[in-house]
Order: sequence, then C-alpha cells, then structure tokens
Amino acid sequence: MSDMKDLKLVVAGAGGRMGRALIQSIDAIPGVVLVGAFDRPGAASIGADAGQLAGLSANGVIVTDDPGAALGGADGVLDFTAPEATVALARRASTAGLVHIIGTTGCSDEDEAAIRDAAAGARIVKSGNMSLGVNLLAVLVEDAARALEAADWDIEVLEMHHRHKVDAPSGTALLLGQAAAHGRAIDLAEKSVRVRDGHTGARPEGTIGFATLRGGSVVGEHTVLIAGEGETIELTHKATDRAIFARGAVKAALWASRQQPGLYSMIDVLGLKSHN
Ligand SMILES: NC(=O)C1=CN([C@@H]2O[C@H](COP(=O)(O)OP(=O)(O)OC[C@H]3O[C@@H](n4cnc5c(N)ncnc54)[C@H](OP(=O)(O)O)[C@@H]3O)[C@@H](O)[C@H]2O)C=CC1
Ligand SMILES: O=C(O)C1=N[C@H](C(=O)O)C[C@H](O)C1
Repeated sequence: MSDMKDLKLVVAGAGGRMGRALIQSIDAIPGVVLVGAFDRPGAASIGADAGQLAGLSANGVIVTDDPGAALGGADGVLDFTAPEATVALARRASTAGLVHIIGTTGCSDEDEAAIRDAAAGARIVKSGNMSLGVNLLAVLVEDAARALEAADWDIEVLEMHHRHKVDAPSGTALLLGQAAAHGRAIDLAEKSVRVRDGHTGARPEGTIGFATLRGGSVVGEHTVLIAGEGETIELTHKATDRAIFARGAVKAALWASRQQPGLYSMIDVLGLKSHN
C-alpha cells in the first residue's frame, strides 16, 4: 500500500531489461511508488500494464510513449535507456526540478556536458554501476593504484557482458579505470588503451588497458588486474541479478530527494570514501 509521502517515481525504458527490474524494485522497497512508465515510441511495451510487464500483479500504470504525460506529478525518474533519450530527459528533469537517476552508459563527452548543465535544476545521480559491490570495488582499486607504483605494476580492466550490450568498454569498466587513474593522479583519457590489434609494440608504462568480452546472458563481470613482476592481483565483481542495480537506483532516488540540485555519484549516495 502506498503512503502520501512516498516518493513518486517514473521508469523510463520500462520494457527494457533494467526497466522491468526497476518496476520490481519500486514495488518491493518501502517509501517509493510507481506513478508512471514510458518507453520508446513504437516499443512493444506501449499500452501494457507496468506491473504485468515486470511479472507482478497489474498496478494500473500504463506504459506510454509520452514522457511528459508519464512525468506529470512525479518526484523523480529512473533512467536506464540510451544516451540520446537520457540527455533529453535530463533537460526535462532540470526544468521540472526532478530527481533523475541515470544508469545509461555509452554517453559521449557532449552528452556528459549536457547532463552537467541539467544538474543546475535537477538532482541527478549518475553512475556506470549502481551496485554497492562495484562502488566499494572502485574505492579498493583507487587505493591499490595509489599504493602500487606505475613503474612496477600494470593495470588492465577486463569486462564481460551479455550479447545484447551495445556499448564498450562498459560504464563500469570506465568507472573502475577512472578510479585507478585517480589513485595514480593521471588523466584516464590520456593514458587509456582501449584497443590492441596487430603489432602493437611493448606496453607503454603507466597506461590503463581495457579488454571487452561479449556473449550469452552474462549480467556483468569486471576484473581489475594489477600485474607486477612475478605476481598479479585480481579484483573482481560478478553481477548475477539486475536487482542489484535496480535497488541501488531506488536508494539513489530516495537519497537525491533530500539533496540540493546537482550532479552526484553512487559513491556520494553510499557514503563511500574516495580520496579525490
Ligand atoms: N548503471 C548501471 O548500474 C547499469 C546500467 N545499465 C545501462 O542501462 C542501459 C539500458 O540497459 P538494458 O536495460 O540492458 O537495455 P534494454 O535495451 O533492454 O533497455 C533499454 C530500454 O530503453 C528504451 N529506450 C530507448 N530509447 C528510448 C527513448 N528515446 N525513450 C524511451 N525509452 C527508450 C528501449 O526501447 P527499445 O528496446 O524499443 O529501443 C528499451 O526499452 C544501458 O546503457 C546499460 O549499459 C544496465 C544495467 C546496470
Ligand atoms: O548493459 C548492461 O547490462 C550493464 N551495463 C552497465 C555497464 O555498462 O557497466 C552496468 C552493468 O555491468 C550491466
């Protein structure tokens, strides 16, 4: 049963893998209520009952292709869609002063700039991974990278995801690479090696490499390898259920509803300590 004070949430991309997981988490977590759901025009989910779409009982929230209609009267929106949709939604959230939780990955530098601008009016939490485990791992990676000198220790980020994923490296791989770069006080954009093919030459010292695997139904696996002479450290996270991301997004919405407009991360939401 919902309470008058429940945070009123809308799910964007309701028919997607994460959209359905978000509807389930909103149903399961006290203090939030689903008041709207929308998807891309033409999507198979349009017209469906959002509860039934997520494998729950009917809840009377009908999936629309009109974001404006879905957002009417809402406090916030959970958005795991695609970069173009997310930028447009951030602008709407800014105008309406909404909470906007962004899980979408694969955003360009221009998209990131537009989202930063939108945070003047919206309370945005954006992260390549909303799980507690990955954000804790990021803190550990930052500490390890700080402690282990680049001259002796090489950092590589390996990820695997399901065959449907459209962006690479994953948002999580980039988040972990960024944590390592913070630890080493270097600029990731200058030091990252995203592709290797052919006669590449020896590994340049101090770079952070990325490797991407795709296949099957893997929810998300990430390993940061820190390789030295005669020993390798592996820091790994394996996701087996999308509920970890969805629960994190709902927690982020509740947290953001108590903040001023701005752009926040899951490290902020979880109160984890980053040294940068
Ligand atoms: N940060 C995190 O913790 C996590 C992030 N993700 C990220 O979330 C995103 C979605 O992942 P996933 O759920 O697996 O992908 P899906 O393709 O299953 O879902 C995306 C949904 O968004 C919809 N969509 C696309 N464009 C629009 C639009 N303009 N307006 C409204 N809806 C739109 C899609 O519709 P249609 O299919 O018809 O195009 C689809 O329903 C990805 O970027 C992924 O990397 C995923 C898991 C965790
Ligand atoms: O697309 C996915 O599925 C996932 N995307 C996020 C990413 O790009 O890291 C998070 C998670 O790994 C699942």
